[in-house]
Amino acid sequence: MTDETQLTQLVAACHWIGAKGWAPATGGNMSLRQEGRYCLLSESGKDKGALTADDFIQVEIASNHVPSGRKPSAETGLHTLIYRLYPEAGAILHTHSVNATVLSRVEKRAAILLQGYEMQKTLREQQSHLDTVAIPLFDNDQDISALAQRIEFFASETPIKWGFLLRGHGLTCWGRDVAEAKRHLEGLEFLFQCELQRRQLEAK
Ligand SMILES: CSCCC(=O)C(=O)COP(=O)(O)O
Ligand SMILES: [Zn+2]
Repeated sequence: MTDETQLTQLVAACHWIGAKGWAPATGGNMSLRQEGRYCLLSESGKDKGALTADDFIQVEIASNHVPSGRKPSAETGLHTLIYRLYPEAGAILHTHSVNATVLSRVEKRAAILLQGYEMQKTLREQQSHLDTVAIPLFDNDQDISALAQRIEFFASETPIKWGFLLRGHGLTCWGRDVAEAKRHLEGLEFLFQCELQRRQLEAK
């Protein structure tokens, strides 16, 4: 699929995310790997539910250099880290849903463990509800390079397969293309909502 088709799909995915309420105000950021050494990242500070193709800015994956001098996402360093770590990653979606934000605060451990849900099979290579899916959970940080370094250190020991949560902040997930990143996002959001409700009901 060409970069242009993928960008059209990414813009449509951003509108879908906005309609779901998963990128309120200016929250969230989205990107696409281009052929070669660049990616396209959403512009910082925009309403991500109303982006157009012109709101995506080219960034060099190795250096975070922005040839145009425009201002891509404040979280550019997390996107480029993922593209460097995982050559198969073709698109990244970062969202601020209520469920991801609340669950990431309620959970005190360093991962959300999901088990027993058929919808785990929305995640690439998952084939059974009997397996345990671990979504890593990192403490949030306003220093994105420090946060990227922590994530890179974790990933050097434990590969991250679909995405991670930032505590009190949101979800970052990816796929080989926009369609797969979108499926992972929708699957994880469903699983987070189930997990929150299960915990609430079982606590009573
Ligand atoms: C009120 S959103 C705070 C920044 C953030 O977490 C985010 O996802 C959006 O930042 P960007 O620079 O990509 O607009
Ligand atoms: Zn964010």
